[in-house]
Order: sequence, then structure tokens, then C-alpha cells
Amino acid sequence: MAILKATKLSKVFGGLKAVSDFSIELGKGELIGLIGPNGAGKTTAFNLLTGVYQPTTGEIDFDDKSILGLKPFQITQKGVARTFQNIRLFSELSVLDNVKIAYHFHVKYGILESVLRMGRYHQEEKEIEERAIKLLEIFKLGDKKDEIAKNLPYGEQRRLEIARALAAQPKLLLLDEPAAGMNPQETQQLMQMIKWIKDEFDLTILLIEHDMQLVMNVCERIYVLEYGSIIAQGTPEEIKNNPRVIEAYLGEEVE
Ligand SMILES: Nc1ncnc2c1ncn2[C@@H]1O[C@H](COP(=O)(O)OP(=O)(O)OP(=O)(O)O)[C@@H](O)[C@H]1O
Repeated sequence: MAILKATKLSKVFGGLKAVSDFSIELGKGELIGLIGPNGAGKTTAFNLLTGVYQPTTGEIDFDDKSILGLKPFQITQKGVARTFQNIRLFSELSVLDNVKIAYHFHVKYGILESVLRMGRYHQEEKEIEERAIKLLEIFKLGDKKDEIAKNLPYGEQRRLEIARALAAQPKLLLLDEPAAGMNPQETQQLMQMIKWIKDEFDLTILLIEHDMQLVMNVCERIYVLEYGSIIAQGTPEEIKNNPRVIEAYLGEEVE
């Protein structure tokens, strides 16, 4: 059963069609890759699915209900969380507070309140802190909880961004180049974590990634974008052997 279904989405910026005729269907529990050359429209597609941009045309259903026209925070509340290509943490706050804020957002009391701890929700506060620490431990950031987010090495900031996205308790997680800037060992660890959290938290995951080896190893299905349109979809094996994909994008990278 599909958790997310986007049908014939397009997005025009001025005269440029960044995304056109973009249709995608994500089954519950799938781990799916979205690949394509630079400028193919991958991030724009994420921005459409998460309400950052409104599509020029098309439909988006999440859990069988239209989410068209909803604001990003409303889509997050419905169960779609994401990370960004350029990391967007609360850079001056501690690692722990970055995750706690996302929990507070989910349980709908104010960000300011959560940061300043003025709330009357002491019990919830304690529970949220425990849950946030557990999440940080999963992402091997438990011993960094009191550090200021901006002082973490790049790879750890990326992991923190995923931990924060998970704190919103999503059903669908969209990851925009989660391994960008990581070394091969960090990337390998991250991919194991992504697989693990998918099962542990009962998630569906769609990820944009340039590292082809990684996409092929980790994803069950792959969509390929070129010039804003899906030119192929299938299993890693099918994508590897798809002549149109090889011509458009992959060349010898998948050999
Ligand atoms: N806000 C915007 N205004 C105008 N043009 C935009 C905007 N956002 C994206 N574009 C254009 O839309 C096209 C698709 O961009 P997008 O960032 O979605 O590609 P991408 O596949 O994510 O690329 P990359 O792999 O380099 O991140 C590009 O030509 C880009 O310049």
C-alpha cells in the first residue's frame, strides 16, 4: 500500500520547468532512492513533497489524503520529516536541545517554552529528554549531547539532523544527500543506521544521493530523474542495466 503518491507534479520557475510530469509512489516500509544529474530537479521534488513549494500542477496524497496546499509544518505534523542538502540545525543550541525542540514541536507546545524550560509539563519534559537522549545514542551522539551543534564535525551534524527529523515521529523520512561530505567509513556506518532506523521506527525512506555505489547497495527501488522528469524506475539491478539511464547519467559509475 502506498504511503505517498505524487501524480504528474510540475514546478515552473520563470520560464524554467524544474520538475515536470513527476509521478512517484512509495510503498509503506520501502527504502527508495532518487537519483539524477546535478540540476535534474531532485531537491525541487523534495520541496514540492514537503510543502516548501506549491506545485504548478499535480496531486500529492499522503496516507490516502491530499496534502496539496498544506504548509511545511502541517505536512510535518501529518508524518513527513526531512533533512536538507545544506544542513539546517539550530547551530547555537546544544545537540540535545536540537532534538528536544523537534519533540516539543510534535507534542505542540512552544519552541520558546521548550528552550527556556518555563513549561508546566515537567513530566513530559523529562520523558522528552529521555527519548531525545535515546535517539542521540542511536546516532552515536550520546556523549556529545551538551556540545553546541555548530561545533560538531560535519558528519556528526548530518547525523544530528537525521536524529532531529526522527524526533518529529515521522512515517516518511526524506533525506537529501545524507552522506554528502562524509568519508567512506562514515558513509558506510550511516547507511547501516538508515537501514536500522527504517525497521526500528517503522519508516518509509526516500533518499537523494550522488554516491551510486551507496544507492545501489542500500535502496530497494530507485527512481531516476533527468531534466525534471522520471526517466526510469526499478530495482538497483534494473536501473544498472537500463540503457536510457546509462546514457543519461551513470556511464561507467555502476560498473
Ligand atoms: N527557487 C528557484 N528559483 C529558480 N530556479 C530554481 C529554484 N530552485 C531550483 N531551481 C532550478 O531548478 C532546477 C532543478 O534544481 P534542483 O536543485 O531541484 O536540482 P537537483 O537535482 O537537486 O540538483 P543538485 O544535485 O545539484 O542538488 C535547476 O535548474 C535549478 O537552477
